[in-house]
Amino acid sequence: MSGLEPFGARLRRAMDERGPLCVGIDPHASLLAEWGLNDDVAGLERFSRTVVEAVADRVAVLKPQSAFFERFGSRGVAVLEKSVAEARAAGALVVMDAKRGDIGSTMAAYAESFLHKDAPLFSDALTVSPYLGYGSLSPAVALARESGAGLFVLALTSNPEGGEVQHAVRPGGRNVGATMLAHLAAENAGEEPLGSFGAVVGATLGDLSSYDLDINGPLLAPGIGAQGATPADLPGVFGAAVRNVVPNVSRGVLRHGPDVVALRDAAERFAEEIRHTVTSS
Ligand SMILES: O=C(O)c1cc(=O)[nH]c(=O)n1[C@@H]1O[C@H](COP(=O)(O)O)[C@@H](O)[C@H]1O
Repeated sequence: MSGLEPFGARLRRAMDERGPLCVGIDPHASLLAEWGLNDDVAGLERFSRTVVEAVADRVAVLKPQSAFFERFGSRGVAVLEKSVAEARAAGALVVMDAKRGDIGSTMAAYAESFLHKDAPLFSDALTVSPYLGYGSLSPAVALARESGAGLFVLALTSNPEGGEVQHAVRPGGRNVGATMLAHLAAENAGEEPLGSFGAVVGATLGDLSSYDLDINGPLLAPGIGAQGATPADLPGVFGAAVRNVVPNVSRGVLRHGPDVVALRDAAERFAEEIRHTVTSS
């Protein structure tokens, strides 16, 4: 199978050209209501199409949250397929936020669903959970390499509950989150200009200088906006690794809809703040 250029290289170029902002497509029922849309498939489709129209030709990454589409069954998933195709056609990279994770043989099927180049839901990258053991992700790593896709592996998540798993200390003294970062650094070793295997590290977590964030791969940083972090927090959280950070904003942008111009302006304000803090750090 001849794949695309590796995700890390495509992402680095998109970040250089468009800035690193990732806008989430999270059609919460409450947002559909705020936008004056019904909580049904037509409302979902209108919401998703509007976000794509507003920002897919200008931000580096769009991240649809699969859960909000799956809520509507097969017709919701059909909307998701269409949104992925439209976003990619407009030049955005799509990170499918489905947070899959299972035993290896089942993980292989999840990988086929999102990372095989002919899959209806093929995405440039997929969020995955390593909490069945990092090695359980091997089939997804292998298929991503073949397709030129990437993964974002949950390492240190933005939610306050994540610590009970991720801060657990392993024999030898390294905690679980740091162990995931070390696996990713090994995965990305020698890749230029950037590896394709990223970590999810919340922007809400405060000073992370005790972690080695230098994984030669992207760091997807959710938590800006609705969860309380701001672009100004990024250098303090990520230190020198800030240049590899892909900050995600979902509700912080989406609450400005349904007006396309207002959505676009909101994304541009976040993008500008991020550009400013990253380049001046
Ligand atoms: O993988 C993610 O994207 C993710 C990881 C994490 O640690 N925290 C987190 O909030 N997310 C996702 O990022 C988005 C954050 O949305 P907002 O809080 O509305 O900006 C949601 O789609 C979450 O599912």
